[in-house]
Amino acid sequence: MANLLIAYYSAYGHTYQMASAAAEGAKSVDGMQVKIVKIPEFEVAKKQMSTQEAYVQAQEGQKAIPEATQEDLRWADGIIWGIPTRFGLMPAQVKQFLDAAGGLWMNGELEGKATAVITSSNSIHGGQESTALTTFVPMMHFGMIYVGLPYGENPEQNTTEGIGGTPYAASTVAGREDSPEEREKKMASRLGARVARVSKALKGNL
Ligand SMILES: Cc1cc2nc3c(=O)[nH]c(=O)nc-3n(C[C@H](O)[C@H](O)[C@H](O)COP(=O)(O)O)c2cc1C
Repeated sequence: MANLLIAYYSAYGHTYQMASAAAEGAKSVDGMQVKIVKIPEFEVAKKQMSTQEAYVQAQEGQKAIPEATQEDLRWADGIIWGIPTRFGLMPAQVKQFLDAAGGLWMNGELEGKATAVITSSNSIHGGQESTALTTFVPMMHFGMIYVGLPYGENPEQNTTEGIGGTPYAASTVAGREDSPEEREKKMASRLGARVARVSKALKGNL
């Protein structure tokens, strides 16, 4: 038995849908307990965005998802982060949540746990890879084992079409009207299953 946490932030719902697809994939692995949680929104952002219908609707759709806590990170044997791109990097909301986990870092409590990233950007070249690769940095500080999205399991990413999917993260191009589309969700689901398998294999062995 192993525990997989999917912790995401999603202003407009795309990352949430990808995180949900990853949860489905993870649940397909025997003996996994899977929990999906949202990284808390800033009060100031709630106020600023309250006039944006797309934001308000997307938040309504995530109302039932519990907010992520430090205790969730302790509980997890593996963690998938859902992180939309902001200026090619993670949003401040996610950075703040990671900063607040400084105590866990200091005590080495995340060391040896599997981790992976799901991301989303409006445009194809808007920063999917840079968001994943820069998130790799704090994951190394935490001592986590970064899990990628190999081509062998994800032939969909070997394409010249404007869809997500990189070796570093499952992803969606949110600027497309049909985002996330089936191939993107399939890749997120496979990443969920892969991190679940790695979490199980690592548990108690590092
Ligand atoms: C402040 C801000 C900065 C953004 N920066 C980028 C960017 O650098 N590249 C890009 O393609 N999209 C950018 N976007 C678009 C977001 O990546 C997009 O809204 C997000 O992926 C949608 O995911 P969500 O529905 O889960 O919030 C930005 C959006 C905001 C609000």
